[in-house]
Amino acid sequence: MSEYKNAVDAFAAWDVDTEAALARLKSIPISMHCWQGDDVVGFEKKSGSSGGGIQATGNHPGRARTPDELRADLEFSYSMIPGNHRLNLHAMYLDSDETPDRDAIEYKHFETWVEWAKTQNIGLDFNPTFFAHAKADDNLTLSHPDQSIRDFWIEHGKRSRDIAAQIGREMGSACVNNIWVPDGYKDTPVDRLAARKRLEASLDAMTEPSHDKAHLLDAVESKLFGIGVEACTVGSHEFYLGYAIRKQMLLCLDMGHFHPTENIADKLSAVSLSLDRILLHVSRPMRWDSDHVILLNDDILAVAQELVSADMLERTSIGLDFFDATISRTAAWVIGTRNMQKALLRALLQPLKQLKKAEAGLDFTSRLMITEEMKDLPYGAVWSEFCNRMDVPNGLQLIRDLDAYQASVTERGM
Ligand SMILES: C[C@H](O)[C@H](O)[C@@H](O)C(=O)CO
Ligand SMILES: [Mn+2]
Repeated sequence: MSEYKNAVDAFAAWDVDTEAALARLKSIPISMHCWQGDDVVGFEKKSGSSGGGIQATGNHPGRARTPDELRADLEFSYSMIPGNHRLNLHAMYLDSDETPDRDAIEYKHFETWVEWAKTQNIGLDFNPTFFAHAKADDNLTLSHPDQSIRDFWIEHGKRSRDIAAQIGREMGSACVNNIWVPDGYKDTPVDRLAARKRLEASLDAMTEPSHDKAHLLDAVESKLFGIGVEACTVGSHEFYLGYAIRKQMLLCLDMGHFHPTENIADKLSAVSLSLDRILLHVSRPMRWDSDHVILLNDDILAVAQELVSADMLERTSIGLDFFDATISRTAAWVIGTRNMQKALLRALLQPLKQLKKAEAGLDFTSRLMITEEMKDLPYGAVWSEFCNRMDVPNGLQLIRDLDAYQASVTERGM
């Protein structure tokens, strides 16, 4: 009997249907972030670090330096990941001979991405880029006290929304446009309210033009702190939770943007009561928002279990946000994205009816016994079957393929 057949029986004994889990998993797109491929540098034909309190560290060879290299790396990575997924583009990844400033970007600067995405059968998401720019050097953008700086960024945000809406229209799939600004203060501010009122007014101006939700879904991303903005982040969790609810936007929960002992898994059901849709930035903070490649660890499993248990998969956009320049960029994408899928698969293979019944009956002993016994079930065999059916490698073959591709890009250097 095949390993998968054994697994089917093992899960069936717990009243879990592996075929239903595989069918569901196949339908869940993960939005892979373009910025893992080049260490958050972008293609604006200027040098400089990311700024905004985020930084990729490391000097492993093979970083993509052009849109063509990035697309080649993405094509390879998607071919190692089962299913059909999405690409999350940042505005600074424009593909054009022109060099528009951020307040002058247009859809045409991203058209090659759209044409390419169509050929790859992947969806597209978008982000305005409010960092790595001289007008963001004060770590203040939409909340800057200087109206002319705010206006510059408002224009960037408006144009990004227009571009995202056109991308969504072209692709026939709503484009999530996620707004994250680095705004904050290194030392304790005396007038937090003024800064937050400015951010609110700028966001209002930026998002005032309405777009069809079939094409554009606006999201806002909060943060606890960043390097250089330790004392106060203007767009805190409370700020954006309220804003997203008031404006019926998506709230983006980034796993690295909370206190280290908080897990966003606990927040999902809570915010789901007030929001139609949620965006995740699945990440792995180590001591701070370090954006390590995600592992198949308890934090990710808890998020996946909540999405399934609270029936939130349909109204959650799953995006990734990590970047590690000490390892192969393509391996990072592949390992991280597959880990998210593996977590979802495990969550889909839970005997939820039994677990919920035990909990509702205050039978916490059974709940604990079931969750612990389930850990011994053959998840690996179900995952291997999924990879086989989707025609992607697994195990040693995956490692060989990742190594071979990395070897082919090593001559690019850093
Ligand atoms: C590049 C992304 O926009 C960025 O990582 C943002 O999502 C974030 O999480 C900043 O800490
Ligand atoms: Mn993020």
